[in-house]
Amino acid sequence: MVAAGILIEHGRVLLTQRKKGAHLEGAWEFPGGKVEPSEDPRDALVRELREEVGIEAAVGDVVEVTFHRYPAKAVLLLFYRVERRAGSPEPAALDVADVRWAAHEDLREDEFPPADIVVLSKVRALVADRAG
Ligand SMILES: Nc1nc2c([nH]c(=O)n2[C@@H]2O[C@H](COP(=O)(O)OP(=O)(O)OP(=O)(O)O)[C@@H](O)[C@H]2O)c(=O)[nH]1
Repeated sequence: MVAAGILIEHGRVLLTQRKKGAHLEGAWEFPGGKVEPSEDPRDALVRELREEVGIEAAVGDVVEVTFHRYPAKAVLLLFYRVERRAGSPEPAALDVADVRWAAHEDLREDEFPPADIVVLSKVRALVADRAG
């Protein structure tokens, strides 16, 4: 099981780029990672966001749940809304290749892992909603 976060600020969503040598190297995705056995997925997401981009996050509602079979592995992905807690550092590329904030017109399907396509239209709508 994998937990990933949808963090929207000022009409843009936070994306992270997968490191060289990782599964789906170079793809842009929503920050997050694997849930450990018996770990609460929300706690896993807080932990991963701290490790990968150095932010302190509050985890909200589930936006999407999806199962995807890659040639090498199968993943169950839980996408949650997240917000940065007051006083949290700005996101930085601590354990990812890069970070960026994307506007809804920048969310191109061919840059994302295939498992993320189902959530992209929901994220576009959420980002557009916050843009005005
Ligand atoms: N964080 C994140 N992972 C995603 C997304 N979409 C998607 O298919 N994944 C997949 O979910 C898994 C995330 O786990 P991870 O980041 O801890 O994976 P990893 O490469 O260290 O895995 P490994 O230890 O099996 O090689 C990866 O296989 C990744 O390709 C997404 O939007 N965010």
